[in-house]
Amino acid sequence: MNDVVLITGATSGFGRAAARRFAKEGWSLILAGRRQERLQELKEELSQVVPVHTVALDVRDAEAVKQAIADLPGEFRPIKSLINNAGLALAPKPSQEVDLADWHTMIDTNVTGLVNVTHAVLPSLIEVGKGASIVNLGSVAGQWPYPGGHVYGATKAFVQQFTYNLRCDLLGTGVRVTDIAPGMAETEFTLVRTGGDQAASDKLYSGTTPLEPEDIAELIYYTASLPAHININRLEVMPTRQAWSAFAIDRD
Ligand SMILES: NC(=O)C1=CN([C@@H]2O[C@H](COP(=O)(O)OP(=O)(O)OC[C@H]3O[C@@H](n4cnc5c(N)ncnc54)[C@H](OP(=O)(O)O)[C@@H]3O)[C@@H](O)[C@H]2O)C=CC1
Ligand SMILES: O=CCS(=O)(=O)O
Repeated sequence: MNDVVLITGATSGFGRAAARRFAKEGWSLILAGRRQERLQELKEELSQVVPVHTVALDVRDAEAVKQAIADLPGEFRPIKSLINNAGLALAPKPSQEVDLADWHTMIDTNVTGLVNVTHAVLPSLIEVGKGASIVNLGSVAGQWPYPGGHVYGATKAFVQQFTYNLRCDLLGTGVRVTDIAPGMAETEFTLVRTGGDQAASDKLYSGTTPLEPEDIAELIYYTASLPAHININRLEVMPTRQAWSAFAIDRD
């Protein structure tokens, strides 16, 4: 029987690249995201290689998440690896100019959504035990503050601490938990963050060498496929051409 991985946010970026990476190694795929057509396209591509089950799902909806896991065909149980990847940033401007709704959307998706999926999948992961894993997509923004990072960075700080606390509770079950915290990577992330401003997205990534979705997919697969006795707690990764900046000073 194939190992089974559930990837949230599989319709784009890291999630889609991870789906292709796991398929290459013969894992059965459960792919989730809101955009049904994208899921269908990916299913057509990857079901040539491995069994694929798609679920059009909004991770913010706890009941829908629970039902989707309860409705999984037998072939897609138990889940050995959960890739908690669905997430987004919004409103890259000062906190005092942000719509409250954008803060709520980030919290509902990056925190509540991740928690919803984790809670629904935990029994399956524990059933697998040794070798099972949860890979959470955090961000450098969870550790390092920057202007316009406000609630996005705070949600990713939550992801890091939730990862560590899960590790404590899952000790003895064999289930591993990892926070992968990337820096700048070229996906649809900035398009979403800027409310669909393609020029702003292109500008951010131009003239430098950002991480690519396949780079992160490789690290996700690596983390989930390590020997069962190894748990990477946190993996922070940046492009070579990105680093931190100096403290900002307000002067007279
Ligand atoms: N790109 C970057 O620079 C970095 C990204 N990250 C994190 O990596 C993760 C993936 O981002 P990335 O691939 O770059 O971005 P993309 O925008 O390319 O992909 C985001 C994915 O999340 C899904 N998603 C968003 N909201 C929901 C929701 N409510 N329910 C279900 N799925 C949802 C989207 O699917 P759909 O719209 O179809 O629902 C999409 O598949 C995110 O958690 C992000 O915060 C971390 C560090 C750096
Ligand atoms: O999480 C995304 C990377 S960054 O925009 O915060 O650097």
